[in-house]
Amino acid sequence: MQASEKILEFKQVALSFGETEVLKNIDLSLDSGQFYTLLGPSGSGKSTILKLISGQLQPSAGQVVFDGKVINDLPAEKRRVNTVFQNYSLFPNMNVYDNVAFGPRLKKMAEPLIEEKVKEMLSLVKLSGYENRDINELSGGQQQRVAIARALANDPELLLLDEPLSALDYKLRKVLQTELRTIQRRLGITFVFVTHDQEEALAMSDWIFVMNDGVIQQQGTPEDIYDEPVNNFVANFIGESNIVPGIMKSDYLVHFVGKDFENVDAGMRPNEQVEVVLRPEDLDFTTPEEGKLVVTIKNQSFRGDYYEIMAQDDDLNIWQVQVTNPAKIGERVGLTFDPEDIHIMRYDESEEEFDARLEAYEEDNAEAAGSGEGTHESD
Ligand SMILES: Nc1ncnc2c1ncn2[C@@H]1O[C@H](COP(=O)(O)OP(=O)(O)OP(=O)(O)O)[C@@H](O)[C@H]1O
Repeated sequence: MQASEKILEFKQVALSFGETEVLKNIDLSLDSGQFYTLLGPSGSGKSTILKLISGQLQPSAGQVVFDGKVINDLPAEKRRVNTVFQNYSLFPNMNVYDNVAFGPRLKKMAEPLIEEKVKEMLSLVKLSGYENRDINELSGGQQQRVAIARALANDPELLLLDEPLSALDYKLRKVLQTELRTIQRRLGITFVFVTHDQEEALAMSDWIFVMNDGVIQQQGTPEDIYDEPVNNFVANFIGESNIVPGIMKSDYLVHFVGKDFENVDAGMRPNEQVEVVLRPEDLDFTTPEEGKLVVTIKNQSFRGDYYEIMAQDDDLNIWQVQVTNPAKIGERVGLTFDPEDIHIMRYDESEEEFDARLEAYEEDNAEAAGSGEGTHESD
């Protein structure tokens, strides 16, 4: 199969359990040879999508298309799809070799070929020489490597990975993230990886589907999703964001924090209510005279390679700022940014809703500012 061919599509796929609609009109299109991630909070429907791909579940409506054929009713064992789970799901009474050889044996592959396959797979996951080990002699990370080898030994066209790294500690997770990506590139098969960890999704994926409430909120490259979130949910879920209400003065002029800024990429209509997103790393401090607005430093935490600072403007908006130098609690400073880093999102709501939200937002900010005071460790 060529790298750019479509391997899997969902066409208006929906799934309900009784009255509960868990997936709503999902459209997906996966090319062969890519690393895809389904990213979203718990309960957003990520595992359900995997189960529809693997054949554990059938859609209530719509079509699941694999290699150009509708496979809604194709039994799981007839699909060239394997899944790696968070809890490894290995056979504890078999050694490493027998676990990896399980699939090829079911397919009645000749034993010398199986031996070759197991050797190749164990080498791929860096477990050569572990053939005779019992599963319970292995660490969590090693067990997950065996689970990956066992899944890949079936020669799947699609490998599904359901939060495979969530049970591992932070350092090991990072190592396995890189290794999984290397394995995927080397084998050239399509991976569909599920996580609720945005950092993991950004680091690993060619393409991300951000999910919430059974709906794909946004899809795109990691850069697209981070730089151009389409709505409040995505902007908040992916990284940290400062989101403030604004209004378009014209199609290229946005008004917020009491000033007008040029933003030619916004593609919005004059007078349209919008939300303005500024990432904490795009903000900086300067003198009050030079600042685009004046803020008071309320709180700061040291994060290793940067300081995370909470500052409040005179309208009680809280701004999260990432800078390399510490600030002084209580000091009034200027807050500045490059207008090019302003990102604008459409806000679909009535004027009353907008006003009510604005009011609630200001109250929240006032509360947050109140609770943030005095919690700073060092001036
Ligand atoms: N068999 C079932 N019967 C009823 N509801 C279910 C069933 N399976 C899943 N759900 C519901 O479907 C929704 C989506 O579940 P799903 O497991 O796909 O979410 P998820 O995004 O993978 O979350 P998590 O990371 O917690 O697994 C949840 O609200 C869940 O309670």
